[in-house]
Amino acid sequence: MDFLSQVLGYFTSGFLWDGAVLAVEITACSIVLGFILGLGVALLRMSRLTAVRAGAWFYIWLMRGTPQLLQLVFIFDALPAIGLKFDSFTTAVIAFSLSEAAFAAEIIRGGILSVNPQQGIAASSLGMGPATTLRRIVLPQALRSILPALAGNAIGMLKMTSVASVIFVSELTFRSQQIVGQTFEFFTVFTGAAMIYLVLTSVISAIQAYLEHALDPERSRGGVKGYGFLDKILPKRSVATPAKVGKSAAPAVSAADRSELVRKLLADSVKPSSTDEEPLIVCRRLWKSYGDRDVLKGIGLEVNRGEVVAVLGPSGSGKSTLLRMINHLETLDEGEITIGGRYVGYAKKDGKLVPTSGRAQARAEVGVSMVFQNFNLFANLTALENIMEAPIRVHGVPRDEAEKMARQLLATVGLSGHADHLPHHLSGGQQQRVAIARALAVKPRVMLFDEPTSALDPELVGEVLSVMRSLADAGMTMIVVTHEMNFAREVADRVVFFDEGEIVEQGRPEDVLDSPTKERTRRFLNRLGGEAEASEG
Ligand SMILES: Nc1ncnc2c1ncn2[C@@H]1O[C@H](COP(=O)(O)OP(=O)(O)OP(=O)(O)O)[C@@H](O)[C@H]1O
Repeated sequence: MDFLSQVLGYFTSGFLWDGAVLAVEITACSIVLGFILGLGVALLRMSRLTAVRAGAWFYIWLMRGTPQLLQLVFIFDALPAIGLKFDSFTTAVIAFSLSEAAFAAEIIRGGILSVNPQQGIAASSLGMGPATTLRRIVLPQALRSILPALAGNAIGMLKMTSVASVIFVSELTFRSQQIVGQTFEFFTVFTGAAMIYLVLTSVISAIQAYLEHALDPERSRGGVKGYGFLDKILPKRSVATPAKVGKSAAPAVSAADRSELVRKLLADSVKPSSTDEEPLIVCRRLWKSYGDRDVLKGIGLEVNRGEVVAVLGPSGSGKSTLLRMINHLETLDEGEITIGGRYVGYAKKDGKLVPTSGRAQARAEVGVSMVFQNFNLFANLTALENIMEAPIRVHGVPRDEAEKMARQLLATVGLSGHADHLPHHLSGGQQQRVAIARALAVKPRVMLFDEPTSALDPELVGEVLSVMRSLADAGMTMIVVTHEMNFAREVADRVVFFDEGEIVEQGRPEDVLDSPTKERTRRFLNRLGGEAEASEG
């Protein structure tokens, strides 16, 4: 009993708790500063420039490879030598932050690498710059895997603050040793101190649980089972739980109404301009190689305003590469591309094209949007938020206005009832329709579709094609890489057949598809026809 009351006495000792507060202050400051610095180091570590990458790697190697105690005393002695005089507390925070930055950098880098790179490509295609993409799309997704490791670091650091006693920081362990030095009651004093540490580390674990839950995109108005009281204290967010998600609803508006809606929404972007008769997209002598392989070999292609061009060709012939180059998701080796007379991501200097910075902004300004084979919806945002993101972040549209337009677009693609659903709670067809609505939200003049139905089950293909038909009816300029022969026949104004990085033949759909003039086209169409028959059989 005597032992317990003594332990309790030390556990509640103001002297020890003052030391604990100091340890918490050092930890909190160092974790925050270390995270900010670590984020910078992680980004440098992923730089394209070898020297920058090497510098970041060296810093991490140095800080992780040397003892914390050594770093602390080194900085304590080194700072005054270069004329910087700080108190012990500040010195400890600087030393712990610098060390934490090295560990945090690798944790953050791991988190960023765990996010599907296609998320960044989709953001970029909507005109979002690298900083916006990192802040809004990549980090929120990465944070969920970063958090547990960072919390582990915070707990480790709280305990490591005891080494700060060497530079005369009077924290918890230092104070308990002082008491033991006077009373020799090491058992009860250290037990009381250990209990204080346990309370503090438990608080860190609780903060970790809170943040993990706050960052959970599944968190719904009704709460997700398993978090108990946290749901009561967190701000509510409206997201559908899996149970509430119904099956793919048929588009609620008729095709004609939909074309009309699209026409209205895009009035500014698709309105034919009487003053400009030039083709909207002009590609001249495009060359692209990956290593020794020439993927595009001198492509020339012009697309007029309001024209729908279907690009057909065998796998690996360079169709997707061409689309990615048109909106500069990929760099050109030779040749040039203009959209509405402008280069995207390039400027002409002394007759040569040189890549420019701010290409995301350029993409937004010329009005080119892309829809991907694998949808690439932002996994941390609901369907509605996916559509609102680029208008708000890139084009500065006020939130209310962006939401109104996003809801109209969702209605246009027949998904009004799915506004609050996260992408993985939608079928493939629904995801692709949201992706089309998202691409339309930036009011593009040109839509690029990269095999938009290839990843879909056959029964979901129709709903996506029907939305694309409405866009074509509304006068949207479109380049569609597709294997859907019927779509190409019925909707496209022109079919371009691609093989081995070259345009083999092009013309009206009925000419190219029914009476191809080139042997390569005939072979491809026969093979495609055979595959279609086999899958029907
Ligand atoms: N980033 C890259 N690095 C190296 N090779 C690449 C890269 N992107 C594409 N390729 C290669 O370039 C060639 C053309 O690819 P691309 O995706 O443009 O073909 P595709 O006609 O769209 O094929 P699919 O219909 O299968 O998508 C392929 O051989 C591919 O492996």
